[in-house]
Order: sequence, then structure tokens, then C-alpha cells
Amino acid sequence: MVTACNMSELHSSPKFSFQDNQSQDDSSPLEKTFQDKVHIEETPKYPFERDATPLPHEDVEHSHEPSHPLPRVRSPIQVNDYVDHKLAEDRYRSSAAKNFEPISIPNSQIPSEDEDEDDHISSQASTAFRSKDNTSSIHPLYKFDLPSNEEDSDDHHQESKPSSPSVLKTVRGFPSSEDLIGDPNDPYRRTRRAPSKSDPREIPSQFIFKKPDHKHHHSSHHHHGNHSNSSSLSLKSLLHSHDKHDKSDKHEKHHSSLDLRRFFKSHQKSDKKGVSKSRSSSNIQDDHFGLFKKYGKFGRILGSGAGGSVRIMKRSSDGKIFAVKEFRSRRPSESEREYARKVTAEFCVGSALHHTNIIETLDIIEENKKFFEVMEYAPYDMFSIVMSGQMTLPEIYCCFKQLLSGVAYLHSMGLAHRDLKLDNLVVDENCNIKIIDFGSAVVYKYPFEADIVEATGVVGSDPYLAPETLTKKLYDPRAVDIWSCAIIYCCMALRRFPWKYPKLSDNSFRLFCIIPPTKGDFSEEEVLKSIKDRGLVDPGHPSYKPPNTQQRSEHQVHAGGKQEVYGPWRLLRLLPRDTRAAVLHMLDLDPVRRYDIHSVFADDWIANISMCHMQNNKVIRSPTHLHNLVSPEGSPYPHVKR
Ligand SMILES: Nc1ncnc2c1ncn2[C@@H]1O[C@H](COP(=O)(O)OP(=O)(O)OP(=O)(O)O)[C@@H](O)[C@H]1O
Repeated sequence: MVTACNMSELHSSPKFSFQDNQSQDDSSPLEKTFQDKVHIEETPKYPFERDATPLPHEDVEHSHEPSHPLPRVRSPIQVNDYVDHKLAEDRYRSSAAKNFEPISIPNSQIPSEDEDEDDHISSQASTAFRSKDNTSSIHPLYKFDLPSNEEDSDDHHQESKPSSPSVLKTVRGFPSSEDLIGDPNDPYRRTRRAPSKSDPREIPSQFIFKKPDHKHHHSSHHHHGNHSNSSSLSLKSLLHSHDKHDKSDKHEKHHSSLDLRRFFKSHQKSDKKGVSKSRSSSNIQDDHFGLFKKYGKFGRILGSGAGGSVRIMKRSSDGKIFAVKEFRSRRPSESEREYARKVTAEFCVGSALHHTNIIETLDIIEENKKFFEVMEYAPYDMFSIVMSGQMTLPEIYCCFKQLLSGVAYLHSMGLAHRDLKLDNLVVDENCNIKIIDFGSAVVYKYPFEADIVEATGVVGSDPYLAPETLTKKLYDPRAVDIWSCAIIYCCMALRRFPWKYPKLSDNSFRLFCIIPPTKGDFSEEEVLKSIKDRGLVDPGHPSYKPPNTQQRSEHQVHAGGKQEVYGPWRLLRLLPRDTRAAVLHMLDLDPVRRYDIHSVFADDWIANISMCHMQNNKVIRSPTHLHNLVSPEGSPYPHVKR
């Protein structure tokens, strides 16, 4: 069966083509030598004054060297529709998150508040904590507690968020939100179109496709860039399946990526013991002659998760290496069409994206009722690099900005990833960070449309989850990506997760949420109640009750008699001072107030990061740092510094 995706609609839209030169230069062939391609930028925009220093950072106050490993986070959480507390609790208990060591700041390392204000807080971040009597200087995070006309109701919160009213500066490299909105009077807008026909008899004959005949069709594939072939699955129909607002088409709604991921999750165990692991690679090659002929022999497994397993393939004709994802098998409960649709959704999204910081998705092949997605291979991975403990600050900043560049491109294309995490970032030989795994991606905006299509479902990985995914039936998936990026940054800088799970029942997260008692007029109980009532965070276990003052003092005694540090400062103080303002705004509990990608790029710290990038097919390396390239365990690629 040929499963081709009609990408022409997306590609032909000038408003959806990314304007950055980088996007054209993403070839980075592995066979080229590094020296041929590398060009060191002569005049850095923002040279660092000091030599790069390994973690722990010199300019991080009271740096807390972690003693526990940062575990990989594999399976995205998928909960149907709205949050089911019991399921979420079970999920939490059984998740890998219980092995994490969230950041816990010893009381002995807590600076006094005067010390905080005088010495440590960056100018922007400090305004969040200095307010005592003046409400205008209270950080937005806490403003909801005040009687205010700006108060949003939950209903309002769930309405479509206007696209980026907070664009602060024109951000070089991607179109502004205004560019993406399109003409509100466009007669072809999704909202103005007639609902699609649900009765099969009303469908014009040219749109009726024959059922695939698998008996006579053992091997087929789809080439990237050749989208005009017979199309049993168009991107249009795929995107339509993500449209939760189209109530007229329940069938389409059923085939969302949410289902895909939830399905993966519930079968993860059997997948792990599945075909690719239990059989020798020679058997697999016998079964997949077409794939083998085109992309060479299977090599070692690079990783496996809920969606399937990823292997290396090496083509003998030119020695080129590919990463090939063998999607999980079809479930007995799924029809072949349903399965094909779910599996190819990831391919369709991936193959529509072309940017230095996004993995290039090259091909999809179906053989023996199995699907193989062929991707560019990136030999290093961010998780191993971070855990090597050798990243320098400029290197971390470069990686973070590259991640943000990929996210900016993705958002400019009307897509959101929803499962951004260290494990979904790989690195090529030219030190380009690449986002992988589009199995949870959703369309948040259609070409030429103004409306934002909100996402639904608890999708993501525990410590990277934005709190609203647990509390809101509908949420803006872009805001979720921004939150996850900030968590990734914290992981890179601290080699720890800030918390296991964004719920008030998680002590680290609860402490992050509450206002420092000495800095405002509100008790901890009031603050927690307010954020809970507004649906900004999940209270967690039903038996949880916010501690009263008495309980807090008991806790203090128990914790050594020292005062607890509350609020975002608890986390921010561990981070380099220049970075705190951006992190604070990216981790705003309120997704409406949270920085969007434009505001992130407008932040002084981010704007001034000297970043390695591609230009006219050449690697432009920042002079401020080298990259530690570490490949996952078992890889023949040695640890190199470039
Ligand atoms: N193009 C690639 N180059 C190198 N390694 C890759 C590539 N794609 C995937 N991998 C490796 O394979 C692992 C699994 O890939 P992927 O995340 O796509 O699978 P998944 O089944 O969707 O996982 P999850 O359950 O986390 O969503 C990754 O964590 C990464 O280590």
C-alpha cells in the first residue's frame, strides 16, 4: 500500500515557509569531514568574557551538585480526554519518575532574603520577589490573587488565545504571529467551509479510494519530496483528524494523534518484547528485502519506546547511515487502515519539516504489514551529553537556543511537538541539535486561519509536563512546548529535574508554586487555593491539604529549623543569573501569561546567545565554546570535543 502524504498545501503556503536561510542548508552529510565544513565565526555577536567552565557553574549561587542520575524518560503520558485523577496517580506511581531525584535545596544553602535581593537576583527576575505593598510590582504569577479586572475566568482561559499579542521585538528568522493569522474574510477558512460529508454515498467518486490489496503488494515506499503519487492519506485529512473542533466528523476525531499515543502507551510492554528485539537481524532482513535493498543492512538498536524501535541502517553503496524507526505492530483491535493512518501521521508531520534543528524524515516503507520510517541519523544524544557532566555554560546556552530555534520553526509551521524532552533531542556531527519524535505533534493552526486549535489530553513525559495538561481539558500546545523547553534547560544546567510531576502533591513543585510568605500579603494556604481554583495546577492526591502555618513551622523544625525558600526563586537561584528572567516567564503557571516563542527570543539573554548554526551548507561555529559530543552507551562513536 502506498501511503503518500500530500504536502503541497503546506509547502505552497508562503506564510508557512520558514524564512531563515538555515532551513535550506540542512544537508550536513555525515561523510563530509568536519574540517571541510566548519567555519569559525570571526566576530561573535556576544563573546563570553571568560573561558568556558564546566558545571557546576561558577556564577551559579549555591550550586547544588546532584548526586543522583537523571533517568531517561520514555513513555509519554496519554490519558483520554480530561484528567482522570486515579489514572494519573497510578501513572505517577508506576512511572519512571519515581526514580528521579528532583532538586532539593538544603536549607543550609539558602541565602537570606536580603542577600537574595542585594546580590543574586537579575534585574528582571528580582521584580518578581521584591513586592511587598505595591501590587503593580507583583509578578504576574501571583497577580491572580488580587482583586483585578484582568482576572480570567476558566472559560476565558479555554478560549482560543489570540496569537502572540506579546511580541516584543521582531524576531529574526521566523514569521511573526500576525503573518500567520491570514485574512479573517478568506472564504476558504476552515470555519467558513461547509462541514465534511459524513454519509459515504455523498462523497464524490474521485475521493473514493480502493481498499489496499496487501496480497499483491508486499513492498511499497514513499519518497520524500514526491508527494503527488497516489495518495491514500493526505496531510489534509491527517490534519483534519486533529481538529477537535469539527464535531461533524466523529470518525476523524477518533483518529487523532492522542489515540495513537495512548495506544502506544498501553501496549508498551509487549512492544518492548516485540519483533525487533526477539528476532535476529538476519531474519528481519529476510522479511524486508525492499527496505534492505534501498537502505542497507540493519545495525544496532538506537532506542525504543512506545512508538516502536529505532535502528541503524547502513547502505553499502555509499556507506551512508540512516536511523530507521520500525513502528510498533498493529493491534488486533485496529483496522489496517486505522493503523496505517496512525503510523503515517508521524511521518507526515516529520516529512513536512525542513530545518537544521529538526531531524530530516526521508522515507516511509511498508513491508509485511510493518511500517519503517527512514530518518537522517544523528550519532549523539542530548541525554548522554548532559549526563557526561562536561557541558560548559556557553555550550548549554547554544544547545538551548538551537532547541528554541527548532521550536520556533515548528510553531511557525502551525505545529506543536508536545513531547519535548532530553530524550527527544539528538545531535549530529556538526553539533546541530535535532528534535525527533513527532508522534505526539498536533496542528494548532491551519494555513490562512486565525483560530488556534487547542489540544487535549495528558500528552508528554512526567517531569517535562506543563501543569495545564493535567488541569485543562483544552490547552494551547505551544505553551506546553515552551514549558518543556524551560525544563530541558533546567535539566541541562542542573542535571536534575526540578520536580517529578507538576502537581501540588509533589513537594518540589508545590514549593515552586507558592509565594514566599514574607513577600506578600497572602498565606500559603490562600495562594495554593487560588492557583488550584483557577485550574492552574493539579492538587494531586485527593487527601492533600495545603499545610497551615502550624504545619509549616513543624516542617521547618523537621527540616532543621531553617526557613524554607518558596516560589520560583527556589529554582531560579540555582541558575545563572542572566537566565532567570527567561526561565521565570517560560515557567509561568498561567499558560496565557507564559512567554510565547517570540517573547523567548526577545529576551536579552536568549537574543545574545552565540549559537552554532548552518549557513549556506557550512557549519558556522561559535567561538565561545566547544561541544562535547557523547553518544549513547554501546555506540562505537567515541566521545569527542568539537
Ligand atoms: N534520527 C535518529 N538518530 C539517532 N537516534 C535516534 C533517531 N531517532 C530516534 N533515535 C533514538 O531512538 C530513541 C527512540 O526514538 P523515538 O523517541 O522516536 O521513539 P518512541 O517510540 O516514539 O519513543 P517515546 O516512547 O519516548 O515516545 C530516541 O530516544 C533516540 O535515542
